Amino acid sequence: MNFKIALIRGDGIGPEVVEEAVGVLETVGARFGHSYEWIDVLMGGCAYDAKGTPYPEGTKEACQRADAVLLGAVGGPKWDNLPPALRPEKALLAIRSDLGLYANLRPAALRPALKAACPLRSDIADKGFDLMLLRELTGGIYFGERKRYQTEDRGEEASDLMKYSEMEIERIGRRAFELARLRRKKVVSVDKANVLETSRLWRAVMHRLAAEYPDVAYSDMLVDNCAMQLVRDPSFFDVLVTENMFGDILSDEASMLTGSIGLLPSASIGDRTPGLYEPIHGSAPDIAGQDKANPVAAILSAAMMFRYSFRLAGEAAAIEKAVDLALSSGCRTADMAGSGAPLGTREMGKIIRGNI
Ligand SMILES: NC(=O)c1ccc[n+]([C@@H]2O[C@H](COP(=O)([O-])OP(=O)(O)OC[C@H]3O[C@@H](n4cnc5c(N)ncnc54)[C@H](O)[C@@H]3O)[C@@H](O)[C@H]2O)c1
Ligand SMILES: CC(C)[C@H](C(=O)O)[C@@H](O)C(=O)O
Ligand SMILES: [Mg+2]
Repeated sequence: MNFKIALIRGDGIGPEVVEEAVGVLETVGARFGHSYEWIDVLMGGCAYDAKGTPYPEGTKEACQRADAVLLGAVGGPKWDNLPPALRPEKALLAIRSDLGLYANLRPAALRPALKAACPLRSDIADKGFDLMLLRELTGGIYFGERKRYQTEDRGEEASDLMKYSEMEIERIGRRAFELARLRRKKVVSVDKANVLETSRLWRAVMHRLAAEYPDVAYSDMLVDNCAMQLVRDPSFFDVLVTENMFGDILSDEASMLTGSIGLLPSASIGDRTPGLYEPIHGSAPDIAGQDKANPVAAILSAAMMFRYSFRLAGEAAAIEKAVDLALSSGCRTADMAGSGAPLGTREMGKIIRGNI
C-alpha cells in the first residue's frame, strides 16, 4: 500500500527522533511492501522563525490530506517569552483541536528487558505492568477561556476556565470501554470529584456508560490517590481514562516507571480525521542536537500509526519486536544507560532498523 504521511519534525530533539522513526517506517515498507509519500509540514518554534507564526497557513490542510501525521516535539526556551498566541505549544493544541483528536492513547508498559530499569520495588517490577492511559485531548482547562487582569486591591489576577460537556465526556468514555474490551476489561476513571464540578459531571457520565458495558469492571479513583497508586503498583491498572491535564501529568509519571520518558509513544485519534502520532516527551532542549535523544518513543509512535490508522497489526508488532530485541541485547541510549556506555540516537535507530 502507499501511505501519505505528514511529518511535523518540530523543535529541539523533534527532528532527530522523527528521522529515526522515518527510517524505521521505510524499513518496514521495504519488508512488507509499502511505500510512502512524505509531506514535510512546518509547525512550532521553527515555523515561527521561518514564517512569524508557529501554525502557518496550510499546516492544518496538509495534515488533513494525509493518511496520518507523525510529530516530533515543539517548543523550547527560545520561544518561551513570546505572547501566548505565538507560542509553539499553542500550535500543538490548535492542530489537536482542528483535527478533532479528542482521544489520546498513551500506553505505558514495562518492556521485559527493562525490569532492572524500573524504579519500583523489585517484587512489583517483577510482576510487570501494561496499562493504557487514555487522555481526553481537546477539552478541559487546556481549551477554556484564559484571563489576566489588574484588580484594585489584590494586584494582578489570572484565571483558566475548566469546562467539559456531557458530549465530550461520553465520547472519550466510550473509547475507554471499547479499548478495555480489547484488553483486560477493566476501566479506572480518574477525576477530582470531591472538589471539581467538571469531575462530578465526568463521574456521572462514566457511571451511565459503565451500566452499558457490564462485561467491563469499572471503578473511580481520585487523581491524587491515582498518582500514588501508580507508583505503588501500576499492574493494578488496565485502561485508565482521565481528563486532559490530569492525563498530561499522570502520563509523564507513568513513563518513568517504564525506565525513561524517552520510551513512551502516543496516538491521538478522532472520529474521521487522520491520526497524529507523537512521543509523549517534549523537545528536550538540554540534549538537543547532540545525538543523545532516545528515539524509541518516536519509533513506537510509528508502530501505533500502523496499528490504529492503517490497521496493520503485523507491521506494528514487527516494530515493537525490533525495539524489544535491541533492548534485550543491551542497547541503551544515555537516558537508560546508567553507568554503561550509551548509544547515540542514530546508532539506536540503526540497530532497530536492522532488527526488522
Ligand atoms: N508534544 C510536544 O511537542 C511537547 C511535549 C512536552 C513538552 N514540550 C515542550 O518541550 C519543551 C521542553 O519541555 P520539558 O523540558 O518540560 O520536557 P521534555 O520532555 O522535553 O524533557 C524533560 C526531560 O526529559 C528528557 N527527555 C525527554 N525526551 C527524551 C528523549 N527522547 N530521550 C532522552 N531524554 C529525554 C530531557 O532531556 C529532559 O531532561 C517545552 O517547551 C515544552 O513545552 C513539547
Ligand atoms: C507541550 C504541551 C502543550 C503538551 C501537553 O500538555 O499536552 C505536552 O506536555 C504533551 O504531553 O503532549
Ligand atoms: Mg506532557
